Amino acid sequence: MSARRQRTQEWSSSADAVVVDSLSYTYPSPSGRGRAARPALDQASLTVRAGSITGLVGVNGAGKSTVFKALMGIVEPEGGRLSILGQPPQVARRAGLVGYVPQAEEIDDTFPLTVRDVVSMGRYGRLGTTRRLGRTDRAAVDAALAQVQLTELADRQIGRLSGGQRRRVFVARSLCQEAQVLLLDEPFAGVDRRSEALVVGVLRDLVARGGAVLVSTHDLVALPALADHVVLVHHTVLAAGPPGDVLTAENLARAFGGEETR
Ligand SMILES: Nc1ncnc2c1ncn2[C@@H]1O[C@H](COP(=O)(O)OP(=O)(O)OP(=O)(O)O)[C@@H](O)[C@H]1O
Repeated sequence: MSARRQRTQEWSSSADAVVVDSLSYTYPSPSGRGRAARPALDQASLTVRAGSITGLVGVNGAGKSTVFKALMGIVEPEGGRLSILGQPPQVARRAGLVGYVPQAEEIDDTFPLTVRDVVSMGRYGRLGTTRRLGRTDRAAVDAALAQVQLTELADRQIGRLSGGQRRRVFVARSLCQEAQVLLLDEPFAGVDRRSEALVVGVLRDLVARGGAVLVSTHDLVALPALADHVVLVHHTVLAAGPPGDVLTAENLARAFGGEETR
């Protein structure tokens, strides 16, 4: 597939792209014995529609990252049902249908990889064991780098990038994977407005083609412009729907009024 076609790929699905139904998870206790006193998530349910950006919002420790980790198989849910594009998450992940941009602190930037190396990983699911990129793969990598405006930094080691540039590298990795569903955990934390606008433009382009995006953020001010739907989380889902319906004073007091939980 050419770089040109990659940019214009469309998906026709109109169903719920991601379903999280009654998800519960409690981390191991800090002592290493048993489970923590409080579940990170207790019966949390939400959906992400194809063709839309859904914002996941809540205080530090509300359980947002845990939603992503359950969808990515990093934690094993204790209860509930998850599906991505109508399939069990592990099947969708294996098929390369899901791109994940983890929180900044989970990215190991000491690894001696260049920007191009990391973005190329988005193609690995399509390659044989040699992991040798063909012409189509290289074109997809170039197109993704151009989309996040990192072409000029392609040969730089990721440890020598700013936080915002590093986030864009991981967005590009998901783009060249041609993932239909993007999961982004706080992609805008510590990112300047220009980088943020660039990434939002890329996300808008993806959902305009029928993709689906779940993105966690702390930025309530930017949220109505970013998200078509909002899910307010505090260890469970407090409210979900269009920003105007969800971001009410009452809901925000319930989600943000209490103590931070870590
Ligand atoms: N690896 C871990 N071990 C033990 N407890 C954890 C671990 N990761 C998260 N927790 C706890 O689980 C709860 C939910 O955490 P989670 O990281 O999902 O929240 P979050 O909403 O993503 O927070 P933030 O906005 O700070 O990223 C918190 O109480 C947190 O302390």
